[in-house]
Amino acid sequence: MRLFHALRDASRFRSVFDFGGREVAHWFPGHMAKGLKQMRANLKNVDCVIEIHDARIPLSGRNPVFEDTLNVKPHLLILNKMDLADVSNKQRVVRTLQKSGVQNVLFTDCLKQSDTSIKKVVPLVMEIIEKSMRFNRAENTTYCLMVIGVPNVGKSSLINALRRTNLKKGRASRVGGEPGITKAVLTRIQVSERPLMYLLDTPGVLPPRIESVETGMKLALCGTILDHLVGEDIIADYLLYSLNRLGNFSYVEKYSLQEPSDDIQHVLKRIAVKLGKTQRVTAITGVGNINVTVPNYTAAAYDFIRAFRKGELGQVMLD
Ligand SMILES: Nc1nc2c(ncn2[C@@H]2O[C@H](COP(=O)(O)OP(=O)(O)OP(=O)(O)O)[C@@H](O)[C@H]2O)c(=O)[nH]1
Repeated sequence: MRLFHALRDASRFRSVFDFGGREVAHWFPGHMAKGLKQMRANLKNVDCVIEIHDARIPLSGRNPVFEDTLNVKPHLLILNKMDLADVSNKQRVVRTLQKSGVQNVLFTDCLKQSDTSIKKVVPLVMEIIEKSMRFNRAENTTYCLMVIGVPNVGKSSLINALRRTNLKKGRASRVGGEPGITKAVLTRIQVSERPLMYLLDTPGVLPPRIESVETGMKLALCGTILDHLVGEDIIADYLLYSLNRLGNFSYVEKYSLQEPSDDIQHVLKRIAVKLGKTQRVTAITGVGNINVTVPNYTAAAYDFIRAFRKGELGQVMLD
């Protein structure tokens, strides 16, 4: 990162982000009550709940409903997308989670074909279930799991990765329901042969917990809340603020800036020019109309956010 490390703690960057009095109330309009009811109904068949969350925000945005309602079962928290996260301080994250009662944590990358972390899931789940005595289902040698989490954290990818890794099979296919029980309740897919392990085939989508505007912004940055509900412009500004705060100046080289900047308009302008995202507009002046080229700030903001989500701006830890 050239000389920019020297600027890491320079006071030229914002130390707090101005959210401009934004309200988070409408950022997650989902009607989740039905899904939750279904999850609760299915719980009796479940030996272990796998909760999946984004490794870049391990301490914020998880749904508290899990702690209150679903926490009656053995539980594994998978922090996914570790390829995008700065996990150099994994121990801090694990310790903080343990203090809040989350005992079993695993970091994964569901997209990497040969990721060893996915191989650890089934043995770890077995260990967790055995430690908890499997409640009153000790005679049963078939295991059933449920995957839950807020949107877009990789629930479906995890299911597919488990099948790919353990069964050498591709896309998830359904297995038949059991007699006498409605298909909706017991449609399961196999994820392991030995031990025989199934997953309820519909991952439980929970609304995230948006306890503050800052949490909302982190969730938005990670793609958990629809961009347009929050606004691409402010997400891009929060991204710039976060990168500067973390001393991650990879955007400078990527977009050919002279130096790091905390001014989003300036950065977006550079991005627009670099990527050719400019528009010709007609300006009306006192001496006639003239055509001018202006940066397309929205397109630039979108590219900046997309680059971050693809990991092109380096690994980050937002919590
Ligand atoms: N970089 C990276 N991307 C991932 C990983 N796992 C999933 N993704 C991507 O994240 C996006 C969401 O993945 P899904 O598996 O659809 O997530 P989901 O939780 O099932 O999403 P919803 O059904 O919307 O709740 C997709 O673009 C995946 O390719 C990972 O470990 N690393």
